Amino acid sequence: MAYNKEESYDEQVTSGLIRNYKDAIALLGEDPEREGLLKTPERVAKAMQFLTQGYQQDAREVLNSAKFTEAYSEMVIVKDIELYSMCEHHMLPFFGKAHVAYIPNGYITGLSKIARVVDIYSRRMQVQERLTHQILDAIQETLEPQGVAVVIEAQHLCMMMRGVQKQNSVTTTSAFSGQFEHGATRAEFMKLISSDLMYRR
Ligand SMILES: Nc1nc2c(ncn2[C@@H]2O[C@H](COP(=O)(O)OP(=O)(O)OP(=O)(O)O)[C@@H](O)[C@H]2O)c(=O)[nH]1
Ligand SMILES: [Zn+2]
Repeated sequence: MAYNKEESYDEQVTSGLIRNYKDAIALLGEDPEREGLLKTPERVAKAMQFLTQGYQQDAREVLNSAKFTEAYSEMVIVKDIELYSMCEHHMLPFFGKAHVAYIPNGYITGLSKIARVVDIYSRRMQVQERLTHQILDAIQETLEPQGVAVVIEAQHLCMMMRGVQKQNSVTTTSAFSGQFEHGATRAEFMKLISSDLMYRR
């Protein structure tokens, strides 16, 4: 297990990463022994374990830990959840917002747990499409609601600081289940989040 909780790092994983990042720094033409870089391999080793801690966390367990019986059956929307992930192709960040909704069917969950689920799947090597579906599936399978909707808007540094170098493109992905597969419910959700979309439609 690499990273399990705040400031808790596996020694073996950390020392392996330190060795490799030291090599990487030298291969990139820098001197890993100069003063400013002496602790850099360790810092990067810890940062990368933090950014991939999602592999050690179980989204379904988190949702079940705050699953409450409740008769409420209107749409629950948690919008504007900030998101930081890492593209699996370049290991560069992509970041933006997630908007998540569900229509309960006997159970609700703690609102913070929705944001935690976003973090758990974001803190992995990802593509935006899979991230969107994983959030939807975890909520659908644990709360068994009448439907789930997930919209993610993100900017990818691999498209901004390298490669095609487009600074203003925003990628939107979405996934819908149950009631949200029907036009009227989906339209209501899109209307309710529209003021928060990075790109207004
Ligand atoms: N579908 C999808 N593609 C992504 C995501 N993040 C990065 N990519 C893309 O993954 C692709 C990888 O393509 P390759 O041609 O193998 O990589 P590359 O030569 O570095 O591509 P360029 O970025 O165009 O220079 C690129 O088009 C990236 O823009 C994502 O979340 N979803
Ligand atoms: Zn990329």
